[in-house]
Amino acid sequence: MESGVLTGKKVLELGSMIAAPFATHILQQLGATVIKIEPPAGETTRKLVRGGPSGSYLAFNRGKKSLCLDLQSDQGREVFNRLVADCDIILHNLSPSAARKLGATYQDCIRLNPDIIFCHIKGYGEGPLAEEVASNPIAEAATGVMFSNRVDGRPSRLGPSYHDQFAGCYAVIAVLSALLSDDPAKRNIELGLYETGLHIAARDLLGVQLKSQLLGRPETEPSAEFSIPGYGAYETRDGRWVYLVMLTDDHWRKFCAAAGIAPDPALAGLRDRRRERPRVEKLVADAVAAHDFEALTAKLARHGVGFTEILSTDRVLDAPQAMAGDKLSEFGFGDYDFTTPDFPLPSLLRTEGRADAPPLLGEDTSEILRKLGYEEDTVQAMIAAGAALEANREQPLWSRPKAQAEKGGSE
Ligand SMILES: CC(C)(COP(=O)(O)OP(=O)(O)OC[C@H]1O[C@@H](n2cnc3c(N)ncnc32)[C@H](O)[C@@H]1OP(=O)(O)O)[C@@H](O)C(=O)NCCC(=O)NCCSC(=O)C(=O)O
Repeated sequence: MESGVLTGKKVLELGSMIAAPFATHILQQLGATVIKIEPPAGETTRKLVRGGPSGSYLAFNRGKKSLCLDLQSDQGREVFNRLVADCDIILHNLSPSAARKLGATYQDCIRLNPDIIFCHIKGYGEGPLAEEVASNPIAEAATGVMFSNRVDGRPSRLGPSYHDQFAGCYAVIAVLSALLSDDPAKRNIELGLYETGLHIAARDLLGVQLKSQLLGRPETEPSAEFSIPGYGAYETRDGRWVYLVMLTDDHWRKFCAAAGIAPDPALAGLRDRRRERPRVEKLVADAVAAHDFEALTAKLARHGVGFTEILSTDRVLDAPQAMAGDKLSEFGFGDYDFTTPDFPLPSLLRTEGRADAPPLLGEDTSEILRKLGYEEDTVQAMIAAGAALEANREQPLWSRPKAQAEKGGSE
């Protein structure tokens, strides 16, 4: 038996990149069956690393079924309409113009299925930009985050696509709300990356209002939490980096005791340490640099100081804390094996198929078409006409680095 609160729910995804695929990934982890409808060329993240799937594809498409369908063909559209009529939830992040062109607007979908939960993650919600496309860094740039995050003076994106992923989480909250509600209006969900970014930025947007009123100028320095002296990255003598929990006066006192810094009443309070920021930063940096990593962290642990080593991504999953409990799944894709973090609430995770791999492009095309009631010769005719595509299992997934390719082996 499958477990998970969404077991039995059928979800259609027309997703690209992260926002919609991440939302349906969470729905899948909660037990739903997700059919990912992809254009003939495949979803964008299938081709981002040496012509093949990227980490985004591998991480957020596990356990989904792939139906490769040309929605710009009449036959493809007919299949899509049947699926819409038969599913519980449709979720996509097409541009508004593509949604209209492909018959994937709310009006299109409720005509076919009056009970459907419809969720469209767009660049922008209601407003003058509602028709525009957008991406994660656009949402960062338009909501203040990027202006504050500078690398060598140049506004820079954060790195991970947090805004896409937050939008995916908000979409899941909206879908679950719709499932809990009898109100049909709750089944028409439209969410913008921009509006997602606005909500995430609320802390900084209120912080600047507070300081403008308090100080009489629009202070745009990092917020109070981020400007706490000693709350940063410091390098040990043997070239490793630590980050300390340094939020309160008690944290400071414990750190000083651990690192051998003599207590100084002039630095006891946060306001004192802020005033003396350069001195505090030097004290902390020197104390950390005077220790090898293992010696320092043993002392920090003994004195109850919160800290972590700042890890490169290739080391993260080796940590005992990551490996403890039920947090990771393993799967194979192509010739490679992967370990991936799961949705972080094990009690809500589906059990059956939890470690399923992501699908090849069109891996489930024929099976889905047959289940929809198409006869075998119709299925083959659709494939021959290019309205639907099946997986090509012979085609290598990635073009390999020359040295590896010369050693031989296939995907
Ligand atoms: C992601 C986008 C910027 C991508 O823009 P576009 O490349 O212009 O995508 P579109 O959605 O318009 O789709 C591109 C074309 O594919 C066509 N299309 C799509 N699916 C199909 C299928 N199954 N069959 C046939 N054709 C298809 C669609 O009609 C369009 O063709 P034509 O109609 O012929 O043009 C936009 O979709 C968007 O703003 N989405 C909402 C916000 C979002 O999620 N952004 C995340 C970006 S990634 C990101 O933030 C990050 O990684 O960082």
